[in-house]
Amino acid sequence: MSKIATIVGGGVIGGGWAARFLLNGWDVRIFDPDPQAERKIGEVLDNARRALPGLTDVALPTEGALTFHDDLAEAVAGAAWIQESVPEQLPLKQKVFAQIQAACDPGAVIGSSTSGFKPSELQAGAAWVGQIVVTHPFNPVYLLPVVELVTSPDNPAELVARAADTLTSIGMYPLHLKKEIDAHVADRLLEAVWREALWLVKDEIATTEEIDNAIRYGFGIRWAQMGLFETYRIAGGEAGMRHFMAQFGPALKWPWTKLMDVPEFTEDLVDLIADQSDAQSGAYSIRELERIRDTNLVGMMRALKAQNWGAGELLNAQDGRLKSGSVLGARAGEIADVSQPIVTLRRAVPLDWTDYNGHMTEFRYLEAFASASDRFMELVGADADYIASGGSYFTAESHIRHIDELHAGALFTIHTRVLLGQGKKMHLFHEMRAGDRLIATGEHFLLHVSLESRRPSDPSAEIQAALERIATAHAALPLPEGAGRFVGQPR
Ligand SMILES: NC(=O)C1=CN([C@@H]2O[C@H](COP(=O)(O)OP(=O)(O)OC[C@H]3O[C@@H](n4cnc5c(N)ncnc54)[C@H](O)[C@@H]3O)[C@@H](O)[C@H]2O)C=CC1
Ligand SMILES: C[N+](C)(C)CC(=O)CC(=O)[O-]
Repeated sequence: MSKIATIVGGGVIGGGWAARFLLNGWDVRIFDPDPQAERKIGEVLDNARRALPGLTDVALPTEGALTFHDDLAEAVAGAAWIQESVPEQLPLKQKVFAQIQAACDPGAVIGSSTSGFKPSELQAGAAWVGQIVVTHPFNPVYLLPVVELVTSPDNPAELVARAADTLTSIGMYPLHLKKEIDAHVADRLLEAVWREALWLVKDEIATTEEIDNAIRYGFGIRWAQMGLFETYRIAGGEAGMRHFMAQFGPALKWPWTKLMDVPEFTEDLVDLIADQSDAQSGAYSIRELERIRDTNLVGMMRALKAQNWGAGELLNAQDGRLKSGSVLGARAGEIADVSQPIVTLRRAVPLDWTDYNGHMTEFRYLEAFASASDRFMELVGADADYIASGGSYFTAESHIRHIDELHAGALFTIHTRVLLGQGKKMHLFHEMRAGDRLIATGEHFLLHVSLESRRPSDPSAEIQAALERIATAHAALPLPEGAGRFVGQPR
């Protein structure tokens, strides 16, 4: 199957899908009659390029090609994935499916972004019902992993499995619902909270801002890492979930909720909420709010990544998939050509690595070079198992030179050169480049130590041999410019 995705309807959600596919190496075609679609998608892509590449600790595939099409049949022909993201109106969606199916590959997946319609409703009257599934994402589609995959009994198992695999391959988490239901799972939850919030504003209990504060200063942060059930299990104390339910279960019968009533959507209510929202957030443009949201999301998701928890665990699994098959996934002894400096890191600058000067901040250079040294240790055999057995390297001295700038989302590569690899001593010289530009160098002297005595010790014979093999090959290269430089030396 091709790696071509066609986005039909390039608004808020279609733009997010375009970015998700494009930045994961797919060619993306857009069909949207709106003359502003190209500009709007360009702006969404600018935001996505700043945020998504640095979310992973491994470089994403090379970006695909983006094209805009006036003809739907031309846009869908040969595409492996077609994502419908037109407005939430059932007859419009059904009409669009008919146009798509008249021209698309019968094996292509047609995913619908619908927030509420069931797949059987979307499939009604289609030329081939089995091809249409619900793939309901969350905004921003390029950052949030969850996508509700909702199918009907008419979808063949092969197509459903392929849809799930494709979504996983672009870093998403397909949550396959056990059966179809209006508004799927996550939107049912969101709608419940939305209805309560509408009542609270209408009844003048709280403003939009106060309700947002109640969420973002409290249970919203909690939900981002544990969800509802795990959070309440802890709230039950040592007796856990059973005690929690015994204590709070009966409360459901108290007048704690208005969930069964829907407030009437009068003009007054719309004005009240829109005016309060303007007062709360009107100082920012929507694009500014999107960038603030993305920066916060990336910071939070990278914190979860460090804990390998929740969405962070998903991101680490995606890093593993991106690494496998690349030079960064090679194991010790698998680097056949050691005649040149070795690639030890290839990644993009995460949003939370930048500072008030608008570029990558200085301590992150050390982090990047330290990751390159860790990777080099792994390549010569000083991997996690070896360290667990009691041997490791400690860094004794470091010298970083800052030569050029890097901005959020920029891709860079570190090549590592061994200046000395003898006995306990390992002297590395890292060069960080973005394309042809030399960005920084890091020179580090490491000593092998026993983790028991905390004193220098000889590495294993295998490590010594691997290190000497690379050191001997690299000794034939001219000394890199800047090696052995001291602070303050004239350039
Ligand atoms: N906005 C949100 O937060 C979310 C929306 N969704 C779903 O995504 C879908 C799209 O919603 P949004 O992106 O918010 O709407 P939107 O209004 O931002 O974008 C819809 C786009 O479809 C285009 N369009 C209209 N008729 C078309 C046609 N016949 N062919 C091709 N393009 C056409 C419009 O020009 C517009 O650019 C809906 O089904 C919605 O329920 C899903 C998740 C979240
Ligand atoms: C409001 N909404 C129903 C369109 C929301 C969604 O479908 C998901 C989201 O991103 O909140």
